[in-house]
Amino acid sequence: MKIKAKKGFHFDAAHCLPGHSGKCASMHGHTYRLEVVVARKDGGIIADGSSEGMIIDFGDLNRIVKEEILDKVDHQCLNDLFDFRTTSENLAAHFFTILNERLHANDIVLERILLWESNTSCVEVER
Ligand SMILES: Nc1nc2c(c(=O)[nH]1)N=C([C@H](O)[C@H](O)COP(=O)(O)OP(=O)(O)OP(=O)(O)O)CN2
Ligand SMILES: [Zn+2]
Repeated sequence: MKIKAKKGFHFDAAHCLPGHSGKCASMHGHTYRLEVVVARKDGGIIADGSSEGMIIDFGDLNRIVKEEILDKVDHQCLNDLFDFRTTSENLAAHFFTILNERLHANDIVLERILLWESNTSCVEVER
């Protein structure tokens, strides 16, 4: 058995896709939903202490995602922050890399993230 935990987050941001043949070339905004799926390196759960029975305390996961991603992108223009084209694919891959490094140091494996640009459009990055 391998057990995983998932937590969802939101942030609001503006962006545009220069050179896009459709409406996305113009500046516009999204309320992005970010979903983060994690497991422990040993595939199990913490055996004792304050976090007994947990993969990671959701409060700790919340703090890490906030520090590493949300505080940097919420209510920002993504094109001002990143030198890559701000597609959901590029954003999700970038967020995966950042979060993976931080969680790895805490004995956590980042299994998957999903970045929802709208209610109908989502990109998934798996390890
Ligand atoms: N593969 C991708 N396609 C598109 C991206 C992207 O990041 N990856 N981005 C855009 C634009 O940012 C646009 O804002 C989103 O387009 P779309 O999903 O078509 O937005 P709508 O709200 O109009 O879609 P509905 O079908 O009405 O939900 C474009 N493509
Ligand atoms: Zn967009």
